[in-house]
Amino acid sequence: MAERKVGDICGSSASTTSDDHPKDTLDLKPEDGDPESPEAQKDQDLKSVLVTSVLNLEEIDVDLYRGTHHWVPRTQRLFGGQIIGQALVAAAKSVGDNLYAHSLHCYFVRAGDPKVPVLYQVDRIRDGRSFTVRSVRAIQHGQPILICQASFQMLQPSPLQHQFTMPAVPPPEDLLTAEELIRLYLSKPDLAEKYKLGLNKLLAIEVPIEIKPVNPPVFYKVTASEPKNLFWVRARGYIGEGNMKLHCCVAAYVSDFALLGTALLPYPGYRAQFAASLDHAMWFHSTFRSDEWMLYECESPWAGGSRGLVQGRLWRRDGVLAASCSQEGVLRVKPVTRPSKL
Ligand SMILES: CC(=O)CC(=O)SCCNC(=O)CCNC(=O)[C@H](O)C(C)(C)COP(=O)(O)OP(=O)(O)OC[C@H]1O[C@@H](n2cnc3c(N)ncnc32)[C@H](O)[C@@H]1OP(=O)(O)O
Repeated sequence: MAERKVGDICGSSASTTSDDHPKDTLDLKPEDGDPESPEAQKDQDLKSVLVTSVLNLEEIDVDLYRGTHHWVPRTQRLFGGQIIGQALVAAAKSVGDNLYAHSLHCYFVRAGDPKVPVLYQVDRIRDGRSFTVRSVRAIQHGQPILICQASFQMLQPSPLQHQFTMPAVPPPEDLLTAEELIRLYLSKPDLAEKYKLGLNKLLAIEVPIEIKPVNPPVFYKVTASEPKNLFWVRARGYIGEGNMKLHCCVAAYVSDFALLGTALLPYPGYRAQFAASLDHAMWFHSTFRSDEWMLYECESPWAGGSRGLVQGRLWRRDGVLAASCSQEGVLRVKPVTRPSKL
């Protein structure tokens, strides 16, 4: 069994040792086996959401795919992470299994319309000896909403390997999920009625991602903090070993969730009037499982000119850096008006 050193670029299998030769395509169908088995049932639980719907594109023609939506933010703009994840799925479809997603760069050029599907047009830019590049346009109403370039590399180990050290934080088992925190706040007898509606709306959102904030916010008691945030994150449900490209697509979906908000943390006196991701870049460093808890370390080194720059690092529980991302977003804010105490 070929031992894959940690730190290899996203490979064809999510395990760190693998000598299998999985199929050439981005296989999203549940693995073969007994469909009634507990494993297959667990498998179906997630694949009915992120894998069999959001990241399972319909092939319309060669290099042309169609994606649908599962969850749409209250802004009624398509969630950027969905468009990135679907674009990477489309790009990966024409890339052999001996090549691994190592980076993507994209611009969000128009808001996505949740009322119509998204078409993904893939352009096979170059198939090099080690690197293969695909360009993808996400299209709605005949216009691009996202332009994305993704690069894939053949496995090429190297003696040059280093990474930062993962922050020391409590394990996810010691923390509450976002839903559990909201229920805890809703259980407070002195919670004002006006807050209950907002918290119940948050509870009703069916985001296919589980989150455990390391430093949970005290709802509605906003205080200024450094533009840094840490939370444990994983895709809801079960994906399994599967194809590493699939885990990269799920990580791309996850990476855009709650990232831009990091830039707002130092400004409790303001709320976003218009906030949207402008671009998003991502680098995949090592094998990982997007359906297992990973630590998402977010920070914003800069904000200005109605924009904020945010960066994220996704860490495996064993301290290996799995992926990094950077994003700039437009942030138009207005002062928070609080009822006077007089
Ligand atoms: C935070 C998340 O939720 C993360 C996400 O997933 S966001 C989803 C992914 N990202 C996107 O959808 C962004 C897609 N890109 C775009 O929509 C456009 O490129 C863009 C809006 C960013 C810029 O386009 P543009 O034509 O230059 O628009 P712009 O002049 O900036 O105006 C954009 C909006 O800001 C408003 N606006 C402009 N100036 C403003 C100001 N000074 N104060 C407040 N609002 C202002 C405009 O009224 C407009 O609002 P509507 O769309 O409701 O009309």
